[in-house]
Amino acid sequence: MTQLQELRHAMARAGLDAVWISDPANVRAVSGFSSGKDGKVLVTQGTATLYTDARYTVQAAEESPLTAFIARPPATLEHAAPALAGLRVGFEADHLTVAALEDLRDHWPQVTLVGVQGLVQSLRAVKTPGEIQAVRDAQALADRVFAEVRPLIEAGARELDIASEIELRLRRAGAQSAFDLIVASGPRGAMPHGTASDRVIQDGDLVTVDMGAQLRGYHSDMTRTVAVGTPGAEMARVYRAVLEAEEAAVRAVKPGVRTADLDRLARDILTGHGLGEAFAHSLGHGVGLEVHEAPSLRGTSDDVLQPGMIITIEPGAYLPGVGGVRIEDLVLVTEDGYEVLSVSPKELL
Ligand SMILES: CSCC[C@H](N)C(=O)N[C@@H](C)C(=O)N[C@@H](C)C(=O)O
Repeated sequence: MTQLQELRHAMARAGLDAVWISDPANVRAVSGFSSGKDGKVLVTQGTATLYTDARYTVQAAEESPLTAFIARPPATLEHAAPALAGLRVGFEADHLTVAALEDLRDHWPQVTLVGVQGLVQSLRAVKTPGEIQAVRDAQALADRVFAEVRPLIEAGARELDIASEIELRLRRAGAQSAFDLIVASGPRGAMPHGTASDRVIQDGDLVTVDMGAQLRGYHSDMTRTVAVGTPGAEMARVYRAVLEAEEAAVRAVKPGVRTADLDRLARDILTGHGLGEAFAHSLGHGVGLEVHEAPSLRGTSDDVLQPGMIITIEPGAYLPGVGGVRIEDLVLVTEDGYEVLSVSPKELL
């Protein structure tokens, strides 16, 4: 079944006659149009229309099998209005601004607008073979770049030097960084999202590098924490504890497992090492057209692993004023277990 067919089933289950898609990643997923932020898609049970403007006439025709209507708002909304009169139309409540919703109300007075959340996102959680290959390629590039840059992570280098080397190499390969690079050394490692600063790396530091490639629209995500020289005994102990939690959680990945249980498994191991409070975020997330997408590996999540999902497993421990460790692998859920897509070494020393 195509993603469009699956979406129509999901619309029917939600009691919707149509859905107005405005989230850029969802626009791309449903239409194939790669400039999702400048497009919208209207899906009914019988039609699917891509709305974008004249900057993208050629690109839309090349990339999308959908009928394109080239115009800017409000002409786009006026075009859609007659076919929608009397229908229940879903809009993406977790994306549409209040002003954009007012526009829909003004131009579609005979439509019943219904806010929906996660309708397309839940379909994106299980990847097609083509999507799996795209993420695989993005991760292979990230692994290659990390191997090239690893020798540069040494005393005297600035975090920014490491980040810019990674970015440059990704760019040269036709990709780009999936997000603001995290390079957090020494005490800055206590910030889970410590983006690269001008701090000079010192002998004995642990350095957390969280990086991803965005290639053909798909992302990868991986974290390694490496030692420069010999780390102190306490941070070496923290590293071993995080690695134990990470490897145990990866080994537990298989279809049917509740993601909340995976989070619990890793958290319990860290708690056993006295680091439960130091694990300040969820165990992981899905990766695809966005760096963070379904499923969520949070303790409160109801998500269940299915073959074809691509997830991160990334426990961490953060000690303010001291430092931090995060180890993150990108993992494909297979029919009978898992495949780790990230291959960069995890030895600390
Ligand atoms: C701003 S994108 C950063 C990507 C990074 N690799 C990452 O996923 N970090 C996690 C600690 C994270 O942000 N987790 C989220 C899902 C959370 O726990 O809320």
